Amino acid sequence: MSDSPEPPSGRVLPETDGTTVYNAQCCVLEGDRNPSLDALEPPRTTRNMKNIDYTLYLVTGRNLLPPNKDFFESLEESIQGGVTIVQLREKELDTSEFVELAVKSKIICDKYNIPLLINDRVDVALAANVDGVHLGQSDMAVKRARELLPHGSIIGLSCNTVSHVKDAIKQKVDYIGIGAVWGTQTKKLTSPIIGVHGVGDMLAELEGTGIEAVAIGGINSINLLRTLHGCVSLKNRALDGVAVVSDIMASPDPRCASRKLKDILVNFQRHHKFYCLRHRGRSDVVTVDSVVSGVTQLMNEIKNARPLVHQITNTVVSTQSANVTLAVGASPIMATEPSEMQDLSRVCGGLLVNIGTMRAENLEGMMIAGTSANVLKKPVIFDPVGVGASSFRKDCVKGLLNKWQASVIKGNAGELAALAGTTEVESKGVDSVGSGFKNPAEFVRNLARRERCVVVLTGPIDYISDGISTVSLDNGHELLERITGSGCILGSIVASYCAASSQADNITDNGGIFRGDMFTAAIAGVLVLTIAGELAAKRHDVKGPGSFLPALIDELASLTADQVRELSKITVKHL
Ligand SMILES: Cc1ncc(COP(=O)(O)OP(=O)(O)O)c(N)n1
Ligand SMILES: Cc1ncsc1CCOP(=O)(O)O
Repeated sequence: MSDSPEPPSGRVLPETDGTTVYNAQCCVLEGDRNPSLDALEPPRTTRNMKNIDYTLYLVTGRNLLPPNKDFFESLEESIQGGVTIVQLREKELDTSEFVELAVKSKIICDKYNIPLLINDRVDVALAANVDGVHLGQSDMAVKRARELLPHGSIIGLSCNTVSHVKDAIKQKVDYIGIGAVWGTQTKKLTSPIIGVHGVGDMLAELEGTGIEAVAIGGINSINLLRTLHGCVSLKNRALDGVAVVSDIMASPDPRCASRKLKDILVNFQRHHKFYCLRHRGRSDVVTVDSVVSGVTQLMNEIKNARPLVHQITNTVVSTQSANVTLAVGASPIMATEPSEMQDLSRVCGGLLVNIGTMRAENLEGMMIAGTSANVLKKPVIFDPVGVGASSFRKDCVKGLLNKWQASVIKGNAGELAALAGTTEVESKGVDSVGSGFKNPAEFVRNLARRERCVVVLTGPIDYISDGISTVSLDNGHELLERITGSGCILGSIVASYCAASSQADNITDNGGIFRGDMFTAAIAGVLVLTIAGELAAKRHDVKGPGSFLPALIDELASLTADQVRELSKITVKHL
């Protein structure tokens, strides 16, 4: 056995009646619980299992242990590393072996006040007197399990669909296990991988119920933050924890593996709480002055930082994209080879992914580049050019956005409508058709909430939202529409400012998925391009689109913070 007991700090709250309550660190928002539902189930305590901490949920699998690693040693070390709840999932054991394993595991879990559950087997849970069971859709009915188990036992249910969640609510389970969120080698899956968006939709059903939720399936220290950030409902209902098998069980050092996961979880929970406070307008109020001040500061910072910006862009605009990147003070590297993506992630300040002339063979590089950027908390700017034009593009965009988290998504009305799955605005090729959205500010705000990133909607008036604050910008000139790829070069400029903001952010770990202020950076990109466009169009050497492009690059290079302060037309939208 390993070190002396070291119960994780703040874990146990002794109750006045002598029972033990497990300390919850969940992310349910105030007002999220529905008091009338809570009142339906008075505590029938033999066990007092309220307030369970689902943050890091270990699901065992002894077949995954490294050679010579003892199961109980692994269990105890993983608890010392930060596991908050354990489920024994041992498919190969016969009943008496399973009961024996459960009894011995309970001694370890009790030492640290960690709840212990049994997968599938209510009989084993009863025999070993553990804290509850986890049931699958085809296991014993929840109602029957409740009748058999002591009052107050924990019952969790696996859910793969929204209708499973609705059913779980009716059955008044304590928590649900949503999965598989990613692909996994640990279990042969019988239902499709859910993905982060699917998990978000399922979490939305839980709002106000008091039922907790963990995600399971392929979660590891590399994709954990992406999982947490992506698995959030439109009203900000986040996961209460994650369930992990192989990343802990297969590790020769489960204490370290759990600690790595736990640190990410705890930091995210802190960050998410702050995000929710902003959401309620309690801090960080956006005003025209605060926007202008943030933008002008970034214009200075980019000149010092000179961030390297990795761009996977289309063949039509590659040269002019590299030129505008240089003009605003950043440095471009245009590269598509999958095998160099990870190296580039390390040296670059940010990544632009533009699908304008995408081919199937480009997908792998885009997947790797975005994933590596996420791991390193570097910004990913996504330009889904012409996504409405073909099912190939739609599938690519869906696959990419499921794989990694974008920090900014930029597009015209037709592109963003196609991405959001609405027919309110149609597109023709890469262009938008018609007069746009009835309520563009609300549209960008909602899309930003759904995609969990900043969204830039380009058009005669540009709209930008991070899901909390929304601004419209009324700068620009019609000549910008008469050169090819003005939208694409905007992507490069936004990526440059995002990279600068990320590099300037010296907080080591804010718990979020990106460093830097992506909202201000996106606004900076749009303002700088559109104001430079206005200045270029006024020049007497500009006779039309041909002479406009070089003049635009010159104006981008010489644009000052004072010009932006003087010429910007910003409106903060109160939605
Ligand atoms: C926390 C958690 N969530 C889901 C599952 C999967 O359970 P189930 O659907 O019963 O599949 P098996 O685990 O029995 O293969 C789980 N075990 N834990
Ligand atoms: C039990 C289970 N249910 C859905 S996925 C899964 C296995 C998860 O294992 P891992 O964390 O190793 O991917």
